[in-house]
Amino acid sequence: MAPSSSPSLPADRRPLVISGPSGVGKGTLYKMLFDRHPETFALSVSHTTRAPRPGEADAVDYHFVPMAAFEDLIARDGFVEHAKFGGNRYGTSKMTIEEQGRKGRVVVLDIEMEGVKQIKQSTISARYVFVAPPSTAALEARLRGRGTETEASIQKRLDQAVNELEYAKTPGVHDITIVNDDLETAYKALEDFVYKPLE
Ligand SMILES: Nc1ncnc2c1ncn2[C@@H]1O[C@H](COP(=O)(O)OP(=O)(O)OP(=O)(O)O)[C@@H](O)[C@H]1O
Repeated sequence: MAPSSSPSLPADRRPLVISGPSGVGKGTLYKMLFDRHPETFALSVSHTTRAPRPGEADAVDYHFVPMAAFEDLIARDGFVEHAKFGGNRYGTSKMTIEEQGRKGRVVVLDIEMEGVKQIKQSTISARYVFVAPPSTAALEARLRGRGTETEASIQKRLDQAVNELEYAKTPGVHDITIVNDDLETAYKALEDFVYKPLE
């Protein structure tokens, strides 16, 4: 097992694609990985056409770009995945993944189901982690407990969770499914997967 406080690169350096329903605890889990293995991982910063929210910084939270620039990048095949939500575009650029990989870190992508499908069709070789809730009731409780969503947004996320969970049943889509019930147990499963020796 890798020591918990020094840089410790996994044997398998491919990007990690982490997906799962909103509120399941993806962010909580990969932040633990970043905290316990400093200077080892880099979260992929997405591009978006939406305006920054107060406190958000360009190139940290997102690469904020105008619609024309985003569409130009699509035309030049610059994205590994992109999607449109509520009139705004979001995507992960190939350059972002390459730049972060060049820094010698393992790139972590936090993306939703449509993005996962697109990356699987791309030339990017990645590892796929699905985080599942112990139950729909627990997922709902987490979304409410986080206190970041309106009632309408909670409902939308729960509806989408049904699709995400259905897709995740497709054989071979993910390399591992982690049920995030007890947080430390789920974290251990993630860390063991990330650090397992090359096959
Ligand atoms: N194992 C767990 N048990 C109980 N609560 C948890 C657990 N894991 C995470 N949570 C809590 O659930 C809430 C949602 O977690 P988090 O924000 O990490 O989800 P997410 O999957 O990253 O969501 P989104 O896709 O919307 O960003 C947070 O309040 C977090 O503290």
